[in-house]
Amino acid sequence: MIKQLYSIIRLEEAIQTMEAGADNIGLVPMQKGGVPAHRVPLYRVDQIFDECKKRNVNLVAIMLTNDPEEMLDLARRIQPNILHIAGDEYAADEEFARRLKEVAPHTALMQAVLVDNHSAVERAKKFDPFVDYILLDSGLAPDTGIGASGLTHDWSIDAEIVRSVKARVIEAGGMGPDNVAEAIRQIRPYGVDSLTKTSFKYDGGDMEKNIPAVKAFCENADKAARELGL
Ligand SMILES: O=C(O)c1ccccc1N[C@@H]1O[C@H](COP(=O)(O)O)[C@@H](O)[C@H]1O
Repeated sequence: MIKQLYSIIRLEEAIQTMEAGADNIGLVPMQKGGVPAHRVPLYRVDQIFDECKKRNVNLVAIMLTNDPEEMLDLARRIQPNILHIAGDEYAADEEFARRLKEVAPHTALMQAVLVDNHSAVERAKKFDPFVDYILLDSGLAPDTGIGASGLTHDWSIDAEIVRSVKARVIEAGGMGPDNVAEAIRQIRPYGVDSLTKTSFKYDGGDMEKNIPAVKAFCENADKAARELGL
C-alpha cells in the first residue's frame, strides 16, 4: 500500500516523514497557485528530492496553478517522479500528457478528481486513458485547488471508481490514522494520502508534519492492506 504524505515544506520534516514510512512525499513547488506559506523554493525541492532518491521514495509535485505552461516548465525543471494536477480551473488532457512526456519522460501524471457526487465516476473515466494515477479528493477552494480540506466524502463512489478505471487510484480527503484502515477496506485503492490529519497547522498557513501521526497513518495503512492481502 502506497502512503503519500502532503504537504512537506522543510528538509528535516521530509526526512522524518520518509523515515516514518512514507512512500511518496508531496509538496507545492514555488508557483503562482497555492498558499504562499506552503510553497517550497526550488532549491529546497532539489534538496528534498536528493533525499528521496537515497531512500527510493517518490517526489510528488502538486500543481495548483491553472497555467499548463507553468506546469510544464516546473516539470522540465524538477523532473519529479509524479506531477499531481489539482488546480480548480485546469485539468489534464491528452495533449498535456503528450507534452509532459516530451519535457519529463520519467514523470508520471496524476490527476485529482473532486468526489462531490456520482458524476465523479464519469469524470475519472474520462481521465483514465491518459493518466497514470487518479487521486480522489474532497473540497474545492478557489484560491488553492482540489483538496487540503481535511474532509472525507462518499467512499462508495471511490470504490466504484477503483472498479471502473485501470489507472492507479490514490485515496485522499480527510484521511488520517483514525480512518485509513476502514477506507482501505471499503475502497481498496492503490494508495492512500494524508495532509490535514497528519500535520500541525499554524496561523498564516504554515504547517509541519506531525511525525507520530505520520507513523500511525503508515502503520495502520500497511496493517489493513496486509490483512486484505493487498
Ligand atoms: O498540498 C497542499 O498544500 C494542497 C493545497 C491545495 C489543494 C490540495 C493540496 N493537497 C492535496 O490535498 C490532499 C488532501 O488533503 P487533506 O488530507 O484532506 O487535508 C493532500 O494530501 C494533497 O493530495
